[in-house]
Parts: sequence; structure tokens; C-alpha cells
Amino acid sequence: MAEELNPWENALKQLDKAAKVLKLDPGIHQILATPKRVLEVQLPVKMDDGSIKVFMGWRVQHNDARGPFKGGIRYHPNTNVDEVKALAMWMTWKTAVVDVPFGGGKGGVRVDPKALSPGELERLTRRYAYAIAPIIGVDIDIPAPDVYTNPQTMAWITDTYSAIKGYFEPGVITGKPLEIGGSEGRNEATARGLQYVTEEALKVLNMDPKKAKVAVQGYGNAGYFSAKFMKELGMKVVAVSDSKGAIYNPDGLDPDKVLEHKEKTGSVVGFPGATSLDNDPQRANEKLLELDVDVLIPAAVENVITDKNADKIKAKLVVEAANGPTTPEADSILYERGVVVAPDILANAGGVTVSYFEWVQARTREFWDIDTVRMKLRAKMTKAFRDVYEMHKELKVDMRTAALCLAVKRVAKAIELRGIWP
Ligand SMILES: NC(=O)C1=CN([C@@H]2O[C@H](COP(=O)(O)OP(=O)(O)OC[C@H]3O[C@@H](n4cnc5c(N)ncnc54)[C@H](O)[C@@H]3O)[C@@H](O)[C@H]2O)C=CC1
Ligand SMILES: O=C(O)CCC(=O)C(=O)O
Repeated sequence: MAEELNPWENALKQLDKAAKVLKLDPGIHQILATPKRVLEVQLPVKMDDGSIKVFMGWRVQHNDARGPFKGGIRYHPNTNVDEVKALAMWMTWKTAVVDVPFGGGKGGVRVDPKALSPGELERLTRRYAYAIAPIIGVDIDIPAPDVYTNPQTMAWITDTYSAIKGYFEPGVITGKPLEIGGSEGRNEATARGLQYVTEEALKVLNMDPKKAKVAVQGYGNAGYFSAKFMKELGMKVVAVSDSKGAIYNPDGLDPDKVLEHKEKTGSVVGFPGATSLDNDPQRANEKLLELDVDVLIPAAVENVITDKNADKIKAKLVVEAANGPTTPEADSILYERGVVVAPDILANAGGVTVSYFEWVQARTREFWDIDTVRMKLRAKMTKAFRDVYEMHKELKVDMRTAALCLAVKRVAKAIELRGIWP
């Protein structure tokens, strides 16, 4: 893996940049450059044919100075400890940017979930829940969904954890189904928060959403809802993609119809009336990023905007639904070219914000309606955007560095106030 494509190396470079701007105390910098705890677990699973297969999993707890560790669980064939460490660090910054009382953590299992039967997936999930149970808890570390995990995965984890404890504990995890203590609006939350951030960004850029074209990479939870909400803002969704390819229609796509097609066929590819950007999925996804659009939303994986293609991005505004889609080298190129990036730790923080709402509701056993969730989410995201934008103006740095500075400052203050024990 090239150094710039290692997410952990990238996360450290971002931290270094913010530390330099802030003239951060070197001791605090050292604390933040290291996760507090890394748990690696072996996950033996009885497969449907009777054989045993061993998967590897991780839970990384980066920092809990501001509150319990918080962050999703990713199932992906390429995930590794460095990716999970980076994702955990980004969670620490994200919870600080939106100012919810959590720290940062993340989980990962190296598996291709599409190759497992539902029974195998459930056994793997319960095994993982059992393996991380000693270090999670309602006031310790609260997992949630990420790539290729969903409310059903969260339900199995809730059940396994509750079985170990001997009582129902819905507060230990978020992103659960509504029937077992989930929150209204959590499923759409990442993209709903992204919508609120996009609205603010368009205002400061003086751009009219009704005249804007948007391309969205990735068509899962973050991607589909982002496309839907951008269309609701009046934008024309001209291209979307998934791991199997990318489709394009200059007259605009209907996100709900594309979703129906994906649910029927397994991919956005082949959607009637749209052209395929390339037969090769990787090239198709690369071409999507370089389309002549006003707004670009990467909503899939890391490291898709690099020093190889940053000079070819035509969008004026990049709103990061995915975590870590832009490398530090690409960030510098985009900044020099005047392309505004609403960074992941701000733009996709709607997910963890509604997770916080879910945690509060699960603990109090009082549940809010969707309008209340959306109103509270808009308030949080708008304030976070304005805080980051102020920092960007004050420090004369790009929006990512501004968001990092805001977050690092808040976390460093919590560490200083709590002190080092013993
Ligand atoms: N679900 C959540 O609450 C949050 C998710 N995110 C981030 O959003 C991104 C997407 O996550 P979700 O939508 O939750 O996952 P998901 O599992 O619902 O969907 C992932 C989508 O990405 C596509 N994909 C996978 N590999 C790809 C590739 N190489 N090129 C193009 N498309 C590819 C898949 O086909 C699928 O459409 C990730 O970076 C995740 O960390 C960020 C904040 C919260
Ligand atoms: O909802 C959460 O707790 C975290 C979601 C997540 O993993 C993320 O924001 O990247």
C-alpha cells in the first residue's frame, strides 16, 4: 500500500497539520497520535457446510476524554487495523466538531459479507459481539453501523450483549431497529446531516441548488439518501455508482427508482435510460469523480480523490459523505484550485449526532418523533458548519484543517482539564 493510501498515515498527517497550526502541546499531540486501546480478535465461525472459518476483527478506542468511545463497525474484505485506527481517530474529531459528549472508536471485521449466508453472518456477528463485549458498554464504548452493517447487525449485537449481561441493554449500541429502541431518523441521518451542511455551504458559495448538478459515488445508506436529499434541494442528480459500476444521465436520475432497480438487480448498473460510465467498475467510479458537475459527493470508500485526479475534479464543492475519501496531498491541490471541501468529520457527522439522540432516548426510554429529531439535527449541523467556517476564516486554512483545529482544541482542552492520572 502506497504511504499516502494508508488511511492511518493520512489521519496522522492531518493531525500533524492541525497541531502545527494550533501550536499544540507535544505531549497532548503524542496522546492524540496513539489510540488508547486496540483490541484484535479471532472469530471462528461454523459455516453452513460444517467447516470452521476464522475471521479477524478489531475494535479500536482512540480517545474518550470528552465521553465514551463512539463509532461504527465495518464489514469489508479489505479492512485492516490501520484503517480501523484511522476511522477511530476521525470519530474523535467528528464527535468534537458536532459537540456531542462522546470520544472516538471504530470496529472492523475482515470479511466479504456478500459471500456469507444470513445464518453465517449472524453467527459471525454474535461471535464478534461476544469478543468485544468486555470493552464496550453504555458508558464505555457504543458501536453503530458502518459499511456493510445495518440495523439487523446492530440487533444481533444488542441481543448478544444483553444475553451476557442478563438484562436488555439498548443503550450499548445505536443504529438499532425502531422496535428495539432505535431512533426515528437514524437510517437517513448521515445524509440528512449532509444536506444541512450542503445548504450552508451553498449559501456561503452563493450557489443555487436548483441550478446545480451533483454526482454521488456509492449507493448504500450514505449515498442513496444523499442523492435523494440533493434532489429534494432541487439539484439534478446526474450520476451515481456502486461497487459494480457507475451510471450517468445528463437529464437527471430519480434516486428512488434507482434504489428500486438496485434492490431488484443488486446494482445501480443497467438502470433504464442511463448510460454506463465504463464496463470496468473501478474506471467507472474514477470517471464519475471527474464529471462536469457542481457538487460531488463521495459516499463509498477512502482514498478516491488523490494527487492523481485532484486536478481533474470539476465540482466547485465536494461534500464528503464517506470517511477519508480525500488524501492530504489531494486536499492541498483542491485548496489551491479553490475547490471547497466540506470534510467528512463535519459533513457526515449527522449519523453520529442522531446516534447520540438514540443513546439519550434508549437511556431515558422516552422516544421522539421524526420532526423533533430533524429539528435537533439541523440545529447541531448548522452550528457545527458555522463554527468550522469561522475557524476557516480566522486561521486562513482549508475547511478540513479548520474542522480538525476546532476538534483538536476541544479534545485537548478536555485532556488538560481532566489531567493525567496518576
Ligand atoms: N452509515 C453511517 O452511519 C455512516 C457512514 N459513513 C461513511 O459513508 C461511507 C459509506 O457507508 P454506508 O453508506 O454506511 O455503507 P453501505 O454499506 O450502506 O454502502 C456502501 C456503498 O458503497 C459501495 N461501494 C463499496 N465499495 C465501493 C467502491 N470501491 N467504489 C464505489 N462504490 C463502492 C457499495 O456498493 C454500496 O453502495 C463509508 O465511508 C462510511 O464510513 C459515515 C458516517 C456515518
Ligand atoms: O453513529 C455512530 O455512532 C457512528 C457512525 C460512524 O461510524 C461514522 O460516523 O463514521
